[in-house]
Amino acid sequence: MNQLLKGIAASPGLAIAKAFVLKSEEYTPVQTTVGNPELEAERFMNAVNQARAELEQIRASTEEKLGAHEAQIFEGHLLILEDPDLIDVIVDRIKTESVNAEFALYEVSQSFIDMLNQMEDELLRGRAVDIQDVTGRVMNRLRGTDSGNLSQMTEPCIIIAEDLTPSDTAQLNLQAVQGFITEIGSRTSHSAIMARSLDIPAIVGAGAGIRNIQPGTMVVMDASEGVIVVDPGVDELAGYQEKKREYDRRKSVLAQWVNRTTASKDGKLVELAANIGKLEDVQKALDNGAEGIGLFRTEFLYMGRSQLPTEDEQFNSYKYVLEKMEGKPVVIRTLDIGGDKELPYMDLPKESNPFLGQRALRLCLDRPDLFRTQLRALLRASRYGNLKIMFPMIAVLDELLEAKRILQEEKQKLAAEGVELAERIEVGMMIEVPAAAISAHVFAKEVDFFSIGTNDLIQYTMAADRMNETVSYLYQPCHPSILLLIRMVIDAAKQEGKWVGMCGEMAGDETAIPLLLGMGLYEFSMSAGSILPARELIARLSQSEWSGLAEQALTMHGQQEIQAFVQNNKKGEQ
Ligand SMILES: C=C(OP(=O)(O)O)C(=O)O
Ligand SMILES: [Mg+2]
Repeated sequence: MNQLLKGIAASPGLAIAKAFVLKSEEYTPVQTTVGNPELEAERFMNAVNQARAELEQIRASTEEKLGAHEAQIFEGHLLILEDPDLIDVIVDRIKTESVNAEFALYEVSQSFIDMLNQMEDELLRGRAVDIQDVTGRVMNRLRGTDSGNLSQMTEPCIIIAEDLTPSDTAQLNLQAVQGFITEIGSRTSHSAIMARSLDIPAIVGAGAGIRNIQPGTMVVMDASEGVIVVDPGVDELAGYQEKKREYDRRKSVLAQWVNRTTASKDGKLVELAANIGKLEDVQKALDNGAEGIGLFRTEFLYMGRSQLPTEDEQFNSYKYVLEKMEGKPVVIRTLDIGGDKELPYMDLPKESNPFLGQRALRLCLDRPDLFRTQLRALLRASRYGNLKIMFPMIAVLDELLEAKRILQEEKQKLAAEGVELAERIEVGMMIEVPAAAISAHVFAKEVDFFSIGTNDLIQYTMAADRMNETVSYLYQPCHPSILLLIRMVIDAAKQEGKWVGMCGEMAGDETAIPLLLGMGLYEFSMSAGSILPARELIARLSQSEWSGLAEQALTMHGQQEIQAFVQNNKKGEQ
């Protein structure tokens, strides 16, 4: 029966294949009394050892396929099998109560899972999923049931499941599995993250509707849109097959651009960098040919947990990113909390206008303890790569000078402690407040670089909340007022011999790119998926021609006129 379902687009792509329905088996063991508890405990430990061997194998193959960081989750799984609070307690119950191993395993692990599931902290709830995954594996070994069928699939299929555990996802036979759809989950669930790393289409959180999908039914998943078509009609199927061919063709054309430098048709070199928020994003940035990280939004290290990250935790994260980028530039932005990004555990006072309130650097200057911890972690990590430190939300010069003074103090303290630092660390600021754009000539003397944050610059220039749908018509990147501010910033930096980047969404906007290139922007930082299309586009554009065209655009009256002007002139560059 033809049916249309929607879910959360978790990993892009388009797949068409027969459904492979993975039934999650509910199994509650019954309690039995065993005659030889010692032998039963031994049977249990054998199952634990077999599960350990399986996990070792999954860990090794994940490391080979995706890298050490992605494999870390299985190190956590292996540790669960070493945990005396779990394993020893189960053995103890088998021995003292003479119960069967399945029952003891179920009882003890379930009490942990129930307890963790009640926690507020998302991370702890995530740990419940890990325990379920690992103990389920031991249970399979005890019962002689097989969880390995995921790696044994041979026919092309789309997996339909209630949820996929990380180890399920790691075991997928990618020769056969074209994509997966789950009933529950979010974009940030582990299986979604792994799907993006594995580059297979995934739709999660599709709801109970997918339970009706019968094994073997033809399914189309347009994972870029989160759309699922079950049992499509002939014409519909043909339409999607055509769309898939186009998608695959475009993907293979773009893949040729991964290892190229970014240059315009007339040889002007620019840099295409990636915006990241989590450590997992670094691999994706590299896979998409990023020449650097133009914005690491460090606030994500502070979110989804119950307390501030320590200096060492932060140091490890920064070191990881710097090492992974192997000397390519990495711009790390200091904490930008406030506005729409909250940290419940900090108990910050409620503001009636949070986007205009104590946000980002304003908060850091008010809470130097917080700020200094982050700066120390950054400075300590600096020797592992090409670090550039960036301050967000600066409006007036005094803020920048104070931030630089604190940074200098921490540098001196660390040097006095004998900590080795990079010889040179560039210091820059975001231009996202109109006052800073207008005073760029003043700031340019005090920084090594600017990065224009258009997401905020547009909302503050237009007085239109970036989160508010009803005023989204005012959110106009190509409005002359925004373009004029951008040009002022670029010109002011050039006067002082400093470089300018952009890390707002506008940097990846294919209508804005020709104008930005023409105005002399050097670094374009965007979500990883936009890099290759941008590189291909820039290679078709002449920087010198677009310099003149951008001048013309700046004399126009509105965004629509400018967009039409760009489209017309882009056509000539095909
Ligand atoms: C990149 C920016 O910062 P964020 O989106 O994190 O506010 C911006 O404002 O353009
Ligand atoms: Mg911003």
